[in-house]
Amino acid sequence: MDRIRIVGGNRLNGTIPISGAKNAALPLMIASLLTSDTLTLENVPHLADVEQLMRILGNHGVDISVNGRRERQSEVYSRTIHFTCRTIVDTTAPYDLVSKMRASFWVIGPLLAREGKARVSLPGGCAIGTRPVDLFIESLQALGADMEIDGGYINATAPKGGLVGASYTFPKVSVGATHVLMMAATLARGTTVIGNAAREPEVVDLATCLNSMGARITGAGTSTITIEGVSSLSGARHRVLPDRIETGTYAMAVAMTGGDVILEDTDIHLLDNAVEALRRAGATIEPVERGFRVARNGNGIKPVDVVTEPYPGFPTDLQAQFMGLMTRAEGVSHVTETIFENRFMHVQELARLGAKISLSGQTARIEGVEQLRGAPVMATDLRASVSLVIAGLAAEGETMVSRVYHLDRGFERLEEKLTRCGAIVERIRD
Ligand SMILES: CC(=O)N[C@H]1[C@@H](OP(=O)(O)OP(=O)(O)OC[C@H]2O[C@@H](n3ccc(=O)[nH]c3=O)[C@H](O)[C@@H]2O)O[C@H](CO)[C@@H](O)[C@@H]1O
Ligand SMILES: C=C(OP(=O)(O)O)C(=O)O
Repeated sequence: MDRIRIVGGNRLNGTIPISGAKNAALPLMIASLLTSDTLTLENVPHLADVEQLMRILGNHGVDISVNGRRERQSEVYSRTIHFTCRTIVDTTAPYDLVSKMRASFWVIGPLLAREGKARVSLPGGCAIGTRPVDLFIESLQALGADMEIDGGYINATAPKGGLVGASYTFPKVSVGATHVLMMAATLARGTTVIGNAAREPEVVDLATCLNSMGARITGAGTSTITIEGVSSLSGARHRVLPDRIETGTYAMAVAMTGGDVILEDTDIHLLDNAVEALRRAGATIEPVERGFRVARNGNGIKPVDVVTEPYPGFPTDLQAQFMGLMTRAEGVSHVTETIFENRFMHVQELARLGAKISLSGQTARIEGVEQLRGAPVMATDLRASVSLVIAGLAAEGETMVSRVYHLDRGFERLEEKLTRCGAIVERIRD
């Protein structure tokens, strides 16, 4: 198992190219199951989750061809990938494939819409809470599907004649269930109106791509999405939007170490709320062509309280990283997690580096310390792992992060991107 070795203390200066968003690429790839034509996706990040989803889609009959290319001088390994699913050869998504990542469960929507049936193992993903699937079950039932749990699998069956459009309001905002219901409704008979839909940019990206494939979706990005069902979808070419979580993560790393970095190929407006929190923490952030500049020079880190919320609120996927930053703030801050009930696994690992954090229910109280000190730490989930990297970059001495496979799920070439800005970060292959 690989480890990441960090020697802290260097400021970050330079340019960091931002990759395509994992959380947009995954549902977009799954949308290829909805058509027998080719869906071409550009700017697909090279990540473990993308590779795993390719295996899952291959099992359903998707033919996949990858064009690798180096883009401009930034040398980001961005890929264009073609997905063609002439026929669905298997409507079962087995446990050994689906248990590794949450998003793989989302194939249930397209399989059901196109083939009228799906047998999909209950999902895995980051261990950050119980992560039930009741909203998927309820919302697909609203389109007329019969949903039954059997031996760790969901057996979904569409009514004779296929899914039927309906109005359904989610009792709670769910990104994944919004993706799935939207995809399923594109091929349903009649109109579907989704209430209390997730408004995340990745939902908008999926809707934009589906519309290029011939779907009729309006309202994505608001709480009400309307989908007029069509009889079939065609192929399309679509560029995956920039990864706002990767963007925010590097912005927090720069705020942590100090320095001056251009985050390139990204969009500041994808993370307005987090940018505001960073500014209050003392970072200077200003838009530049094709991205934005983040700097902290001279001044210390101010304590800032944040509460995670569905988009456009402060993202739960940046909570751990922001807590990492706050460990060195000049005072006390609070971080409240409202999306997942168990997303504080990084607290005990940050403590190994000398952070002073106490938990009370869903709120962490962070008392900033003047100096963190390097230590061996363990990655526990994707975003928790990168919070340890952020802390390690500012800690005195060596930090060794183990279980790096968590990081590889969501951060493309992390050590390379940081090293080019002056950090001492290396991967140790065991
Ligand atoms: C691959 C991907 O895009 N993952 C993101 C997605 O996960 P994911 O789509 O799994 O997250 P959801 O938005 O569905 O989860 C939000 C909340 O709803 C709950 N819930 C969800 C479904 C359900 O059927 N019942 C239920 O109770 C969850 O347990 C959680 O408490 O959005 C999360 C919230 O922004 C992010 O942290 C994840 O990075
Ligand atoms: C929690 C995440 O991923 P997943 O939903 O796949 O577990 C994440 O991307 O931070």
